[in-house]
Amino acid sequence: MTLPRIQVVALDLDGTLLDTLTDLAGAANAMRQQLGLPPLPLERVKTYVGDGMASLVKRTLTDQRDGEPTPGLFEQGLEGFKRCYDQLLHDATRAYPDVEAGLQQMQAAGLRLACITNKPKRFTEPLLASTGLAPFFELILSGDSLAEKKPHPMPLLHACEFFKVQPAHMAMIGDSINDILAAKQAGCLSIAVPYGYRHAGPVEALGADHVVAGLVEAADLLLNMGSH
Ligand SMILES: O=C(O)COP(=O)(O)O
Ligand SMILES: [Mg+2]
Repeated sequence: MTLPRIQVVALDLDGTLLDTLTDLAGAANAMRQQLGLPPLPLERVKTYVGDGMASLVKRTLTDQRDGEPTPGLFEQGLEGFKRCYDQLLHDATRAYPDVEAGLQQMQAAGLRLACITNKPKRFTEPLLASTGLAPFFELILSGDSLAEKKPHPMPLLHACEFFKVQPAHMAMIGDSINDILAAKQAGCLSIAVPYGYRHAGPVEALGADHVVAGLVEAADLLLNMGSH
């Protein structure tokens, strides 16, 4: 029997499954307000998302991509951000169009699904539950589930072990360079979506194996890839 080329699909959360930007920016700006800082525009915060919570807090505290707040300010910011995001988590966050339909098509075709995000567990799990997406995923790996997060290949390799597949039989779908780098370093197929929170450049510059408009197109692509 020939195996289908892709058996497992790993999906990124922020900017791929869910549009979380308004609530992330709301929490970052509430944190800034508590510290006497003026709000940042949404478009700016968008360029700061993707490397996990600690990095988002450092960037939104300093309004610099490589900014390093003092340890005291960082600690205050982190506590403030967590408290505010706990409150705002579900307010404006929605699944992107095509997400549910695409996941349904993948699942109906026998593909097994994982969610691999850099977002901390305390936010990932309630969001997947409230948006109704949790039941699609056999495995959910957050930014703090393992010792390393994307762009490190560790979470993807962990998923391959969990599903007992070779990396070549897993695809990673994401919106940012971290998803594509993690996929390449793990030896998985990489698929990029053009919406979401890339910090710079066109989607083609990510260097993914494929670019799709959304998850329905991703499902079509994977289901048409056929067998070895
Ligand atoms: O929390 C983040 O930095 C973004 O997480 P993501 O990996 O789901 O895009
Ligand atoms: Mg993302």
